[in-house]
Amino acid sequence: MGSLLHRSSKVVRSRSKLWTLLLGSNPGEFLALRGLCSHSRQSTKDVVDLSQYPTERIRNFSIIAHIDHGKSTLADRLLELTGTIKRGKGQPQYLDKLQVERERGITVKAQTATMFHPHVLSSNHGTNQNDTPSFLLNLIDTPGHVDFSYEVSRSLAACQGALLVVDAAQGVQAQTVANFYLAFESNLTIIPVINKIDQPTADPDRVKAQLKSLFDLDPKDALLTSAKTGQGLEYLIPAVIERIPSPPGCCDMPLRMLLLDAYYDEYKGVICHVAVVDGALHKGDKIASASTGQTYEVFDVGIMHPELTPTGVLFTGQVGFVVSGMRSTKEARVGDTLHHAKSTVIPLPGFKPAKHMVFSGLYPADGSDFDALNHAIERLTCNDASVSVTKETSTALGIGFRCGFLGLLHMDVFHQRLEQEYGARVISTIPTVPYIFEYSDGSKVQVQNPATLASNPGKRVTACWEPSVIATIIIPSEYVGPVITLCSERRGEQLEYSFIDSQRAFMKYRLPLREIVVDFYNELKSITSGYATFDYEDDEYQKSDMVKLDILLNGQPVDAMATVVHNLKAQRVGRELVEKLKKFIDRQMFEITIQAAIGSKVIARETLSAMRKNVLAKCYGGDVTRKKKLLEKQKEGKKRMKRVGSVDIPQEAFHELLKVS
Ligand SMILES: Nc1nc2c(ncn2[C@@H]2O[C@H](COP(=O)(O)OP(=O)(O)OP(=O)(O)O)[C@@H](O)[C@H]2O)c(=O)[nH]1
Repeated sequence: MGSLLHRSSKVVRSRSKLWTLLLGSNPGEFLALRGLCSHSRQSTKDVVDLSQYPTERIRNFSIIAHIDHGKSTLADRLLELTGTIKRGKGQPQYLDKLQVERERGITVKAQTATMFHPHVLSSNHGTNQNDTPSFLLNLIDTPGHVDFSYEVSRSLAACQGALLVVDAAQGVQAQTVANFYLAFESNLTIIPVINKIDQPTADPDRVKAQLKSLFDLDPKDALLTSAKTGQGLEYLIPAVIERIPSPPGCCDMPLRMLLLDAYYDEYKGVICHVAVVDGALHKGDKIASASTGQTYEVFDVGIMHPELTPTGVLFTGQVGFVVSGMRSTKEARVGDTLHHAKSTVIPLPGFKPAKHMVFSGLYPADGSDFDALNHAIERLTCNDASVSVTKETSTALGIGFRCGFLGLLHMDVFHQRLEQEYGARVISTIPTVPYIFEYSDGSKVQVQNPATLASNPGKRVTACWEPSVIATIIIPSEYVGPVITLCSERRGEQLEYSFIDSQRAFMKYRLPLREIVVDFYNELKSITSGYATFDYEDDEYQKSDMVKLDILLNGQPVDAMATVVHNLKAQRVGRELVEKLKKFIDRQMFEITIQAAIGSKVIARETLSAMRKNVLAKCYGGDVTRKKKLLEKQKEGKKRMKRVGSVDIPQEAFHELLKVS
């Protein structure tokens, strides 16, 4: 498995939220800091003097893991262990804050916590020390999903070490592999943590062997923990302090800060979370963004405890917040370098603008709700600048928005938050990926909305390129056959196939992004009884034979249902789409033809015969109230319909189409 170590893993996309908490374990500091929390105007300089923490006494580390292996729970336990939070049983995780995170049990945002911990370095044991020095530890809890791997990479750039958490029963999974390489390529010291050892099926020795064979990690270095029972947790912080190097920055150099995240606060405006790499930042300084050149005045600077706690200064190696005059989080680009406006610095490496991999049209379920949806999207993007939003008009759905997302989960979470936090009722169109089409006149365009593909009269499509990914799949050996079948159905090209141990196989595939956007993960899970784990990273665009597939109702194309598919799959997809639509569209007073077509060629067709009876015909005898009631009911039903030409399409039809691949 040595070859894995040389794998070039490209760090891709994403940005999200990062909340910093400042928490203490040194009793004096902690109590003082608690006081500060309730009297936030009091200067922290009186309480915690950040200048007491030179880089030698700072450790910046992340926790990385496959989804559900316990990193947020472990982070919580560290906060408790250091006396930072006190919490009763059954309470939600401290670091997972969004409703969607709690419901789905996933971390969407990364968050950091600064802790203080007394410790005597083993190299200093035996020397004459009067008191135990306190260390400042910045812990970053990163999201566990592939969509946010850019954020993970930026978090890791602010760290010198990482706890690689692996479930003692499940062992190494796809994201463990991906996260290991992110950390490995960032030259981080990796501390393997085998968690959940309390489970009856835990097999730490097997996991140790996997860590050795896959990543060449020494089994002796692994810590065994249970974030649930607390077993083994006492060794974590000493290991962090002893094994992870201090941040390398230089306090005499001009200021360079890595922008880790930003969020919008109603009262303070944009709040950036930063890691100071070199130099120091003071309140009142003028700073500039290396990526945009924009300058800002620092109105406030400090740490979080857990709310904003001003300190007036941040030194090299420290993590904190900055309030400057940024008007929107769009100005705060994750991975950007902030520096003093007057100095010229070399920007920190690794910055990438957000890359949108999945696009979908969002329309109000009821046309009259456009303003409400507009408002909800505006509010939500205030705190998630990584979503791109442009207005678009569909003949079928009216005025709506084309939104670009970092990935599928990101899109899902955005939809869910629109509904949960803003009560928006939304129709979304089939998600699409950004294709590049070449026309007969030699021009190339990126197509984010399949419907726009037709708007080039006189031009012929001569070539198409589609984005692809390199997928890592880990499965129990008995599922290898079905997974290979699934991947080839999805136009995958096998790149690697080996065994991690006697029970589990590791596969690497190049797959078109389009093929995993639509229901791939669900299908993978279902054919492997939930055991498969999957992760992917961006790969190059690949030339491909893609065509636009139109859906026509009574001969009229429904722009919101247009999709781009591979030529070889067009027939099957077209058939499935028309069959689904036939099932979901109610019979109406006239016959409806449902067709799938490529250009002028119809490739699938269904007919929905006309309904004979009118509901009102049942209301004989002039019962006005009954008639009225029925009409009201019909009207209410109509609200949930979209009228295309003369055909009413229920919302569910749009939802169902999302699942056809
Ligand atoms: N038995 C047992 N369960 C644990 C342990 N640690 C965490 N869990 C449980 O495992 C589940 C997942 O834990 P999380 O901490 O949310 O996992 P995570 O890795 O942060 O997940 P994401 O935020 O989705 O990346 C939760 O139900 C935890 O209560 C442990 O040591 N033993």
